[in-house]
Amino acid sequence: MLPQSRLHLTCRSCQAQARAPRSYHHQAQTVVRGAPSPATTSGGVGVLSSLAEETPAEGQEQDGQTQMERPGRMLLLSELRVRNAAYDVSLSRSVLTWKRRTSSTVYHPFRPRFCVPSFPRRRPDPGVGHTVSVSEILSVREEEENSSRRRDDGSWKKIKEREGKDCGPAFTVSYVERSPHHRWRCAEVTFACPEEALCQHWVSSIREQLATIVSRPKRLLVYINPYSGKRQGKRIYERKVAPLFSQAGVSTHVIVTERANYARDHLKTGAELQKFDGVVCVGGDGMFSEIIHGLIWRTQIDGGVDPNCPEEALIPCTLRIGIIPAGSTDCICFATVGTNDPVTSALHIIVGDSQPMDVCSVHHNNAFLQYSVSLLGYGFYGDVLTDSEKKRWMGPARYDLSGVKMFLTHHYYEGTVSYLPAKGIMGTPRDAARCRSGCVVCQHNRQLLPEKAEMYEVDEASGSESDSEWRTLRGKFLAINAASMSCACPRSPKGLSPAAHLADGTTDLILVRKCSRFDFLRHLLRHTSKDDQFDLAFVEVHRVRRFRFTPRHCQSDSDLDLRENGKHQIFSQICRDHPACGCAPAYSSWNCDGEILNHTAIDVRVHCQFIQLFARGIEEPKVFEELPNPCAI
Ligand SMILES: CCCCCCCCCCCCC/C=C/[C@@H](O)[C@H](COP(=O)(O)O)NC(C)=O
Ligand SMILES: Nc1ncnc2c1ncn2[C@@H]1O[C@H](COP(=O)(O)OP(=O)(O)O)[C@@H](O)[C@H]1O
Ligand SMILES: [Ca+2]
Repeated sequence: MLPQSRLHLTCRSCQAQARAPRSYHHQAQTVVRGAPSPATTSGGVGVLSSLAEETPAEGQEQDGQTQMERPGRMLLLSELRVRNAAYDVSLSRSVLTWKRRTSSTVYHPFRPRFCVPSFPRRRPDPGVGHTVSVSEILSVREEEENSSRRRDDGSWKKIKEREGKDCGPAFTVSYVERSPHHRWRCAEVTFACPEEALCQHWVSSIREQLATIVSRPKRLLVYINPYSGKRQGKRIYERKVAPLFSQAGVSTHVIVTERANYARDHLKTGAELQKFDGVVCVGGDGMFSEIIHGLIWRTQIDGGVDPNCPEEALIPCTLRIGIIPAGSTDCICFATVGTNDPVTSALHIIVGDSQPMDVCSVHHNNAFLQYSVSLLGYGFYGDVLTDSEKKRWMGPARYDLSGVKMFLTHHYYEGTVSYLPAKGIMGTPRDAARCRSGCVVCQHNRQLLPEKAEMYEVDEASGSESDSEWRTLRGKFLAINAASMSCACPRSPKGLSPAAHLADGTTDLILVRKCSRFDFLRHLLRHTSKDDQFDLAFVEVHRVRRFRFTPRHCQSDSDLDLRENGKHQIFSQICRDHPACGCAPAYSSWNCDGEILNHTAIDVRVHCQFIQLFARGIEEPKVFEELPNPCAI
């Protein structure tokens, strides 16, 4: 904490004036308690290196503690060199800034080095300067003289050579740099210092600031599914993610899964979760589903709650989950980060982002089946998943092939849908506004929840679930989809329900009634265009807290599921495999975040903000374009 770094201020303006440039007038020497006293002279190279904090103006003497806790207050100010050009570099609690000295006549455009070479760089205006939020600094290291570092192209390069022959002591700061399409990259800037003590002081001060960010994980439990997507999970982790974790000082315990449900079972029973600050999964939506099942289960057991009992109030999971995308759809990563890029996800984990997320619990006849965070789809998406599982060897392309096939089969399914509309909330599924980082709709609707939840629970306890609140629809449906988030993914960048919210305690129930193939195609194609996919006569969408579905052929209480009804399953399979067959199957199956459910009659309820991710939601471009830039003021 920064009380240790309390600075004792001694105005030395009169001494400094003689050799300091005008801009340094009235700066104060700073001494960090417990740290070596830094040199404050330029070392005769025409560079003033001062460790400075603004002296409070006379008559404005304030309580020192209060001053230090102000986020914008400067902790250090020095003139350092970047690529042999002089920069004014300052550190406050919230930002690190460096600005090219305007007095310089030689033009050396500053170019940060990037860890990933393919990123298209914008050349910053050297007169404006550069500002990096301390919360987005990944690490700082002191460069050893004559040390070598690996270049992006894999070759080795001497630091001295890079910095120029008289670089002297130097330190390098790695930080988050935003690039197009919500991608983050690790950028680096090296500051050459006139003296070793000053260099060490900068390094320790930045480290001190980083240590105050308690939300950053230090130890992570990592599960890798080696068979996800294009089977690149291990490689992606080792090449792109592990080096970043190690650079940022994050320790990991890595487990490569040996079978399906290995990670889930390990989390349920074996994992020593108290040793970790978060769980990371390397894989697709199916792998993420395993992780949440393991974690939710474990949280209930550790908290003395029966996870199978539908009447129990479940305990939310506080251990954050990170997703390194390596799967086929990567919808959960895409909708929470804005891209399915492993480096971006790793950086969100390192900086310790948090994003709460809704979770749906799915029950059949009061018995727990599964949790879902993205899509629960019956009909089209259920059939696509069932068909694509047989083509897993094809990798992500299996969904395209099965999608076309299921579009051509054009099966519809009869059944009854009942739902409990989310009343009194902010937002509708037809809004133009989107769920974005710091979403006010999610915050507002979360606050509404306790009294609403209570109301429904009272109704449930009385056995008659407020019939007036429930609405029921019967019909023939091509698709019944519940999207608890937008379900945006590379296949559909705006998603199944573009205005759905990550953490508002609701799910968007989308009903696509029987229509012609042409009309269904119009609906599907609108997922990929700007047109509203709900603005069609045969499509309706409702924002709900809870819903039930019962297929027509099992509307009695003794619901027959697909696996029990062997005879029916055989006919369904024949019909699926032979689209020319005129006989429509009675049942589809539920696609629950990419897993097929065993039952078709289900009862779904949303648990608001039930899990936490290492993400921050999708950032609007203006969030970073409008970052305060004290250099420019
Ligand atoms: C004929 C034109 C069709 C265009 C339709 C575009 C809509 C695509 C929307 C896909 C929404 C997917 C929601 C996410 C589901 C994932 O949980 C699941 C499993 O993903 P995983 O394999 O674990 O990465 N993937 C699928 C396709 O069901
Ligand atoms: N070692 C393993 N061998 C086989 N299957 C696995 C293994 N680890 C996890 N799985 C399962 O693989 C399935 C697909 O995983 P996922 O990561 O979602 O990849 P994809 O996005 O390609 O579907 C999940 O159902 C998961 O339970
Ligand atoms: Ca939601």
